[in-house]
Amino acid sequence: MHNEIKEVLISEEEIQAKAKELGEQITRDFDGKFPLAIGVLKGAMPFMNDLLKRVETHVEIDFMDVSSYGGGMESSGEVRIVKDLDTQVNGRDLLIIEDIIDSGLTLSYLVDLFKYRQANSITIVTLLDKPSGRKGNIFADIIGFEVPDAFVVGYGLDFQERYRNLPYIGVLKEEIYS
Ligand SMILES: O=P(O)(O)OC[C@H]1O[C@H](OP(=O)(O)OP(=O)(O)O)[C@H](O)[C@@H]1O
Ligand code: HPA
Ligand SMILES: [Mg+2]
Repeated sequence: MHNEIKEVLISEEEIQAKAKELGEQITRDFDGKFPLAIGVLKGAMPFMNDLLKRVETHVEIDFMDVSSYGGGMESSGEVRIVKDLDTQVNGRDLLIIEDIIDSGLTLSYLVDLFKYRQANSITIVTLLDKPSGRKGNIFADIIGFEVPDAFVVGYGLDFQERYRNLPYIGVLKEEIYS
């Protein structure tokens, strides 16, 4: 699997250090509150796990499974709910946890949905931000790393459902796509 990676963009050590730093920031930002942390499956799973271990205040955890890439490299533009939350969000302070914001369509959809459901506040944390991919006006409040205009895999991010279990973020060799 590792020999299919052309380049490591962000190492395991850099990711772990960033999870600690952002966890400490979230601890400060949500001091005295009881936020609902919402992991956006499947990609956010490893980051959510490492991040929340570094948050030293009470949080409730829930998951939303949405999909718009269908295994490919282009967003279909149509966000599909595969699994909805189990928790009511009205009046709650939400912390949406993402692995990457690319076109921003997934997050725009979720933010609109949670506003409609009358969340008290919405904070977005993403490990990766790819501003070159953006198709609308959506920004994260807390960002781990900015990535260049390349399709990245690893640490939750997949190509055709593979590579999510890499402990780092990398770029695939061209021959894997073709
Ligand atoms: O900003 P966008 O262009 O919407 O892209 C970002 C979203 O796309 C990926 O999820 P995907 O739909 O591939 O589902 P997955 O997490 O199960 O891989 C990723 O995990 C983000 O949720
Ligand atoms: O660069 C990416 N890699 C994997 N999944 C993604 N979903 C949106 N952008 C990406
Ligand atoms: Mg995907």
